[in-house]
Amino acid sequence: MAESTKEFTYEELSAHNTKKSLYISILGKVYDVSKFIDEHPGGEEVLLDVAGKDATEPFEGVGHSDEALAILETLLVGNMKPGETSPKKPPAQNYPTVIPQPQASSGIGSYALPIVAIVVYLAYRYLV
Ligand code: HEM
Repeated sequence: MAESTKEFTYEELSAHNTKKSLYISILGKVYDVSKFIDEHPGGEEVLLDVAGKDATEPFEGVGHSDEALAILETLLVGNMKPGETSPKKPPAQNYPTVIPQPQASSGIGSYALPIVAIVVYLAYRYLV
């Protein structure tokens, strides 16, 4: 079964978006649902909705049974290429992580307390 080790890009996956050739990806694996679509107890509409796309969330959201998972395994045709990011989620490197740094204290604010303390101390020494 050389086909089951084929690696798909999202571009390749999205080419299979018709009822005749319908691939979906779930948890990084790619399934050919074309032959199963007419038998799907949840109907064909939901599968057409995710044709050529990542269907992990809708598939898991339904809480499919072990039987469904067993069927799924028989439809396996390959894996998503490692590092392929769903078009829904833009690549992380487009969004450099900005870690807010604690602002260095500036101005009189950070000195106010010691100054007040010294003034109070001197006043106390001077007056008492
Ligand atoms: C190749 C992928 C899929 C397989 C093999 C599959 C298989 C099944 C099976 C066997 C059932 C009967 C209940 C069960 O055993 O859990 C079912 C029900 C259902 N499926 Fe899927 N499913 C797939 C993908 C999806 C997707 C992507 C959706 C999208 C929302 C979906 C929606 C549903 C719904 C709504 C039901 C409930 C139908 C009902 O009980 O009225 N399924 N599916």
